[in-house]
Amino acid sequence: MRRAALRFCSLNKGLLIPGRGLTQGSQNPEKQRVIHMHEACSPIHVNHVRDKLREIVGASTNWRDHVKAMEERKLLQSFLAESQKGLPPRRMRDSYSEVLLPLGSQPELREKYLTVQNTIRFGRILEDLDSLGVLICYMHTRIHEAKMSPLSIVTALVDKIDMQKMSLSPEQDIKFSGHVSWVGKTSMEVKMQMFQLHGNEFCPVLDATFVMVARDSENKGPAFVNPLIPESPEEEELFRQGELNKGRRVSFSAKSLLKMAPSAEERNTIHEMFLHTLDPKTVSFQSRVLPPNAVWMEDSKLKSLEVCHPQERNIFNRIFGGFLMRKAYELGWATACNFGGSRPFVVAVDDIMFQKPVDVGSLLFLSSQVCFTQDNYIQVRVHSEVASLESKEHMTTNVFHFTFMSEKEVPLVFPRTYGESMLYLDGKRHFSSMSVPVNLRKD
Ligand SMILES: CCCCCC(=O)SCCNC(=O)CCNC(=O)[C@H](O)C(C)(C)COP(=O)(O)OP(=O)(O)OC[C@H]1O[C@@H](n2cnc3c(N)ncnc32)[C@H](O)[C@@H]1OP(=O)(O)O
Repeated sequence: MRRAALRFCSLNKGLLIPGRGLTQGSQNPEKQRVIHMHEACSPIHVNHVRDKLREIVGASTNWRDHVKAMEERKLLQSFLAESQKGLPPRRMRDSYSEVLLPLGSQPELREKYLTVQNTIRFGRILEDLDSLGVLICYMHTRIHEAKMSPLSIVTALVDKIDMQKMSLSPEQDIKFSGHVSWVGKTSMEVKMQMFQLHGNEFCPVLDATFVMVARDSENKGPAFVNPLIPESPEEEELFRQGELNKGRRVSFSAKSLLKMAPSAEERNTIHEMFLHTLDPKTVSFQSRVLPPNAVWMEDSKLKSLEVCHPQERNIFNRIFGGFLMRKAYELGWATACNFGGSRPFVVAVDDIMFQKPVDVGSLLFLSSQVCFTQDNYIQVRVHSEVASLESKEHMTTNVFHFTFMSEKEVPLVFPRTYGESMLYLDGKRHFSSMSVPVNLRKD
């Protein structure tokens, strides 16, 4: 059997899952860890993930039945726990799941994932990660005696996605794996990895951390999730990391430029940039000129509009987080491409907050701009807001941050207004928080 010979190679982070025959080769994290696949459970085919989710929540297949399906979900309310203590603790291995995207062995899948440069559409990968993240949370919160879950699990945050490879082949199998790595009262952190087949080894190509939130059967209020018990020093470390991540998110958000003035150093940066744009021929704060090899931030903007059709709905009849990410990513990619003048590669995604659900039928307005650049790197921010067909009122639903790497050095981007200066500093903060992709392998 072909699968029996496959191995995971160079795993940076691994989960010890003795019950499922996965072993780590070394205590030394610098040394390669090898997970032997022959004893592991079969991965789920990527096309079955959403079907499985539909089964778990009892979603309607036909849009016209969605009201009835939601009515049925109301009956599950009685299965919800009144406190977290009332729920059995779970281990990391309980939620561990694998998904196979067999691009190599099933060429008919390729079309959906293909870019014109014969690489993989990253937006599609975002969709798959989103669905897997939700499935993993349903594994963690599974009630064995109930067929359907009373929980509505939604994506609250894409904390971080780090790429370890610039472009992926559409002709080799891909595998995703992941598990819950930390839980709060109603939220769960999920760590996922993506691997691509290289020879007969699955090599890591991406690390992702998402935060999912459990809501009640009707997705109207919060719901408790099972506690998580780490079983080994590695798992304790992951759990501790999850706790630190929560603290880091709170502190990042508390220092947000929407709440606090920039630091002295940041103010200095902005003032220096301002001075750089003053026309030396006039003694005026008003006449501004672009320095050489620079672009005004407002000139980097691209916008798009999506009509949110029922096809893109998730099991709770809201628009799929994965769809929103794909659309935002593709606009962000086009913005970086337009700005840098060459093909950009995504190297990091971070801090995508899903602030508000997007209803089916909404108009989704996406607005993307370059907010910071350095050498070959382009930091892009995509802002999304919705308006219903009836009302013209716009509401922000998400802000996306993408870091791209261009094939050649890119121009500097200059803010003209105070608001743009804040976007610049926010982009710089996001760029600095990225773990530098020094290990990116150029194909
Ligand atoms: C396939 C099935 C569906 C697929 C998934 C999707 O497509 S979902 C579609 C895309 N996503 C969405 O539509 C979600 C839209 N956003 C929302 O509905 C809401 O913002 C939310 C439910 C996520 C959070 O709402 P509130 O902040 O009012 O909720 P509440 O204050 O009760 O917090 C609930 C828990 O979430 C945590 N929490 C809230 N926002 C968070 C964030 N940005 N980052 C980390 N954690 C966060 C809180 O700490 C708390 O955890 P603790 O209690 O542990 O302390």
